[in-house]
Amino acid sequence: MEKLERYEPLVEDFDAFLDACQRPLPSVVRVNTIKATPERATAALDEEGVDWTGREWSDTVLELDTDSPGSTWASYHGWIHGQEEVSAIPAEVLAPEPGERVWDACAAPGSKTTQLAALMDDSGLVVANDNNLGRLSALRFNTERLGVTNAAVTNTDSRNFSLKPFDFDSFDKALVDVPCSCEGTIRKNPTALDDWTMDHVRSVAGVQKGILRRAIQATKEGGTVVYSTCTFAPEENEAVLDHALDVEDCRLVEFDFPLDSRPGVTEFEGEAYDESVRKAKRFYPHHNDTGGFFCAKLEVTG
Ligand SMILES: C[S@@+](CC[C@H](N)C(=O)[O-])C[C@H]1O[C@@H](n2cnc3c(N)ncnc32)[C@H](O)[C@@H]1O
Repeated sequence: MEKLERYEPLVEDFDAFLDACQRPLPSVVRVNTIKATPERATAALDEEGVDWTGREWSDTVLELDTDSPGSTWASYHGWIHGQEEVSAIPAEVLAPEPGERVWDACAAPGSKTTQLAALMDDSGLVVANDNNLGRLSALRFNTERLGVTNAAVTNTDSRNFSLKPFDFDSFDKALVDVPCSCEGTIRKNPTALDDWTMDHVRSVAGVQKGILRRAIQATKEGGTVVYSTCTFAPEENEAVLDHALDVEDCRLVEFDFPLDSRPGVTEFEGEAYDESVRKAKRFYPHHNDTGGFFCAKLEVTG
């Protein structure tokens, strides 16, 4: 936990934050509306004797009273998909419409790709890219199991992603759920911080900046880009947004989300960030009994 001590100046109720980081995560799933209604999925769970509780903010997010939601019949049928509560935030914020063209720049293993497809009624196009071929097999498995037919899978470095193979020259929207130092996943994976170093934070921040820039360039003027991480480090969050605001045509946009959150921070360890990064949201484990998460919404302005 000492690696999280650097966030004490940012987090109110720091002791409660550290306590929450040491508790196991609730077992949460998303109902896959491509194959089932929430009523159908919950009836199947009832039949199987798996207790579930709904969430006020979404009728597709359920907490299950089992540690292995993937072993339920509902999961086997593709009616539910194990997905942490905060992981469902970015696709909801991007809010893709049926028929749109969406780029999922860091897509594997596909939790958010399949959620985007469901929000789009499995119409239009989701281009799901990841540079890790091994992780793309998990994405293919998930898209198939969940009945997604509107996704095209590509395997390249998103920093150099080319639109040449496509018959259009920009996306309507892009989701940028970047690789990160994963500090916010400590509840799911207690060893998540074992290999944490400041050097890794700095190097992954360079990759994040490149991917976010390419997503802004590949999205039409007026289009939306959502940037997310599962980490607390401002170097990977607000600093990445600050860089994009400097070098690309974009602005941050306010958004509402019905979970308790804190605004993005404008200063950390002597670095100052653009005031508008306050429009981003930080989700801390002790506020909603979730993992840690960061989410920002940008509009492409040029
Ligand atoms: C946080 S995970 C994405 C999780 C995924 N969005 C989901 O909801 O299932 C980040 C992903 O970025 C991929 N990645 C890392 N560097 C990349 C790059 N330069 N270009 C494209 N993908 C990259 C990793 O392989 C990893 O699968």
